[in-house]
Amino acid sequence: MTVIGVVGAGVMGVGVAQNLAATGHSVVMVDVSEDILGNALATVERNCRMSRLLGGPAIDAAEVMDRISTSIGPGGLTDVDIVIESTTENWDVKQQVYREMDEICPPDTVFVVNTSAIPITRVAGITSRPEQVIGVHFMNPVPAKSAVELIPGVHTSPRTIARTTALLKAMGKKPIPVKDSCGFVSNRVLMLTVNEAAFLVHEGVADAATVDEVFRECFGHPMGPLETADLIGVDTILYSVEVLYEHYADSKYRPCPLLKQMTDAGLHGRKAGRGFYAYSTATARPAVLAG
Ligand SMILES: NC(=O)c1ccc[n+]([C@@H]2O[C@H](COP(=O)([O-])OP(=O)(O)OC[C@H]3O[C@@H](n4cnc5c(N)ncnc54)[C@H](O)[C@@H]3O)[C@@H](O)[C@H]2O)c1
Repeated sequence: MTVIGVVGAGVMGVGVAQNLAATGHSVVMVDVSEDILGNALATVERNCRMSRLLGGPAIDAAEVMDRISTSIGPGGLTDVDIVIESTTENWDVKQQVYREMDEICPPDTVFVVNTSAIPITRVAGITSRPEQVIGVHFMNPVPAKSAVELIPGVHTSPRTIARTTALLKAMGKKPIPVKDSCGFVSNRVLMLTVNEAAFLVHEGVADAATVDEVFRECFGHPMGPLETADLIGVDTILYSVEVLYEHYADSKYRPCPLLKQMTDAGLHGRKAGRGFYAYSTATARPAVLAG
């Protein structure tokens, strides 16, 4: 039976694990603590139970939960066919994780890198299996989004592309192939927009609600850039902009100081209950905090 490892049980790992289990796959979810894994399981279960209410398909929560096991650390990855890695957007963290996975996973295991910006070839280069490393930029929330960016690295083999494409299709995703480049297509554009939106608030040009209102009301976007930042994670936005800034050595990616301050303050967006807006399960619309 195909077993998929999901390493990192945060915003993206939870969505990936839920999507995989809901489409019949056995999943081993890995993170660094029992608390994080417990919260992740509780979130998957709650999302499954709420799915119908939120306009999604009816999901049998018990069946989904039966397909997900957990492991503190990479010890549970000894028998996985594919790993979808979704750890923090930080090169030191990812390097350590790939070294451990390379040691413990079977030689045939494919490593799928879920990153906002880090080049796939850079990740592949620290493993002993660069031909089995491929990027998939999942969109958030994973179960609700129908397409992903598929990013082969310089050495990725046709077999790895075929195995990954088959898994994505089984998950209900349309892969859109793009070349390997820091930030890929989506985040070369999106991260600049969100960073610049944060500068508007930082400089006092407009508050967060006004910035978002302009994008929703004038452009017809379903969400403004700062609501999007809270959904993605303000810390993840900062780390991604830092990756772009370092990679391209281009000042157009200089990170907004407000993103740094909010990250230091733990105002990480929805997952923390506060970001540019405050969230409570009781209120449908968030209250403005930053700006
Ligand atoms: N949030 C988004 O909307 C989004 C969208 C696409 C891609 N991404 C990318 O996906 C990845 C994960 O993002 P996220 O938003 O889920 O981040 P997150 O901060 O919500 O979760 C990251 C998880 O990784 C875990 N982790 C850290 N070190 C680990 C280790 N050594 N072993 C196992 N787990 C470890 C953390 O404990 C945490 O649970 C990042 O690379 C990010 O850039 C995020």
